[in-house]
Amino acid sequence: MFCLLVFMCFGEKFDESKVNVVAKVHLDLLLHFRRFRVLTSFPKLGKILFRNRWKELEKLRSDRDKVVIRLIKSRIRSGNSEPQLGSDQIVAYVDTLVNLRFPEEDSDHGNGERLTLNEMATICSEFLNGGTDTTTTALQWIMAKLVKHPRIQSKLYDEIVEVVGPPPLPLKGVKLEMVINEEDLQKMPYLKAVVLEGLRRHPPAHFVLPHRVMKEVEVQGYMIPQGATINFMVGAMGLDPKVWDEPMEFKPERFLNDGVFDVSGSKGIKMMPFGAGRRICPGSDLALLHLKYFVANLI
Ligand code: HEM
Repeated sequence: MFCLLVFMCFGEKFDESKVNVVAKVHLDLLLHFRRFRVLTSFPKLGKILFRNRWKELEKLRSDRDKVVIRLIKSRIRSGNSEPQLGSDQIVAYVDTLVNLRFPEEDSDHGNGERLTLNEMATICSEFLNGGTDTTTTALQWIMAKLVKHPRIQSKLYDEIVEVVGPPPLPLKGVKLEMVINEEDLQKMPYLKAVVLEGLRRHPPAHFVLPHRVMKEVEVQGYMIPQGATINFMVGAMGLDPKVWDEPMEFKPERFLNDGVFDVSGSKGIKMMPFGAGRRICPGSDLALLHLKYFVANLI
């Protein structure tokens, strides 16, 4: 998954050793994340009290930025980040950042100003971090559920075979090359239902990112003051018996009876594995595509 996201981010297929370098600098930061959280509580005092921890964080960030900025510069030098009209060249995520200009109404930046290399590095890292663990955790849960429920697995297998035909018989010394592609996935409603049921029953994120209340608001008799930090019980929402029939059961069929289920929550929120509203996960469509692709090919 990380290899795939690195490819989407920088538009190039790197060899394993290069991908491992990118993975290492990200993992180093993620593994120490909890220890650095205290630095955000009292930033000014923390800089004095936790001097060594600050230095450690700065070192890890600068190591990560060096690696990512090198890749960004190499993409810019190759000329491939320039938009080329009429060409079928891959547009990498970083190309969209390189070509981004701040609009006039942005008060923090000059009109037409570009992102700095450090800003681009942070946004690329957010893309790599946001899309790896979440999708692989969901994939592992869905595959575990399919192992536990052979009836559902067979039903899914039958749907796949109906769309792409049976897999070729294994022959000694011949590599099986069958791959289910993106267009085929659109013709598999049960596959989508299996993925949605996996996200309902086991959302990879049990909470969203912390949100800040912009205006004082009353919710069911509770006054939430402006500036408060709030969060949502994503994990519990998908298991609410008032909303879901037999919530602990893994039943993909519930998503077939519901017409087209809107996972963004714009028509009402029954679950929110990707959050909801303005801060909803920007990678939700990509995540659903990756999950359907990997589940179908593994089955
Ligand atoms: C099954 C897979 C995924 C799940 C369950 C998931 C879930 C979430 C959730 C719950 C949030 C917080 C939303 C909020 O605060 O309201 C979020 C934010 C985010 N996600 Fe995902 N995500 C997934 C895949 C991805 C992918 C594939 C990408 C990109 C490649 C991605 C990029 C991001 C980013 C950049 C944010 C931060 C958005 C912001 O700060 O406003 N996610 N995701």
